[in-house]
Amino acid sequence: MGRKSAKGKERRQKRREENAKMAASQGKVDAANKLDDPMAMLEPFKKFERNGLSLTIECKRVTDLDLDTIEWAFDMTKKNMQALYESCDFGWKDRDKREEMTEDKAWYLIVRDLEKKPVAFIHFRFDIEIDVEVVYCYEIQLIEGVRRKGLGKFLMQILELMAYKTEMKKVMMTTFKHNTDSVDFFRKGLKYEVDEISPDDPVFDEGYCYWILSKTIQPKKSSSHGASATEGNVTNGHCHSEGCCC
Ligand SMILES: CC(=O)SCCNC(=O)CCNC(=O)[C@H](O)C(C)(C)COP(=O)(O)OP(=O)(O)OC[C@H]1O[C@@H](n2cnc3c(N)ncnc32)[C@H](O)[C@@H]1OP(=O)(O)O
Repeated sequence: MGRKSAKGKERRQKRREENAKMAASQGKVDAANKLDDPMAMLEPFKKFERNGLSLTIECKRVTDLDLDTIEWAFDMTKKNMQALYESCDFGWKDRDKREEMTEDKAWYLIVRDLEKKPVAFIHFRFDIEIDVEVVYCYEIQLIEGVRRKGLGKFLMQILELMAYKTEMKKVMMTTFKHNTDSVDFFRKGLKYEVDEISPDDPVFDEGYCYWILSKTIQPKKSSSHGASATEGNVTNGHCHSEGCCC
């Protein structure tokens, strides 16, 4: 009996700890989602002036984006991705993608040229992924004319910095294995690794057409600042955070 009740106590204690951990993770995600502008902490990253490009970057909730920009983002995603979706069992449905891109939880980085025309975007979310608080990159899409000039890497650096500032543990994304540009970009260019939750079947490797990739974000030395932290570890579009890809 004595032993039995000791075990029960241990289990209750473990459950309490797990619940407390989950509540802390959810608290961080909620705090991040309440920010007015997650890029307010990253002023130097609001401009990209390199390799002949002169661009501005803003961060908005999908609910604050104008309909033209949402439609542009959907059209470009469809143009770039439909064939890739259709060449595996995912398939492509306009309605599903539109719904995913406009769910209230969606945040966007929108990149515009000097005439204010959009040229690239990231759709991301602050979320819990199997008990872990993460920044999940749902979509990164650039028009052809601005590719291979370091812009994609710069935008992912912004996500990594936002993850660091809001105390998310990872930046994650899903990519098709047959999207070689994307695989080379994330795995070779940015050193993302296959995440432990990526479905894996060593016997039938061809069974899954996608990977879930991630990069762990090293936590702040002191974690008492919360999502509103504004400490100055960013200068001239470069950050000095340990976990970032800069
Ligand atoms: C989660 C998802 O959204 S998956 C879908 C990803 N999106 C797409 O496939 C849409 C179409 N493609 C694109 O929008 C862009 O090509 C992206 C986002 C994949 C890459 O963005 P870019 O700005 O072109 O990449 P960037 O110039 O920052 O490249 C950084 C590094 O990644 C690697 N890389 C990027 N693109 C490629 C490529 N096509 N082939 C090989 N390596 C590449 C290189 O190492 C590169 O460094 P280098 O140019 O010094 O050699």
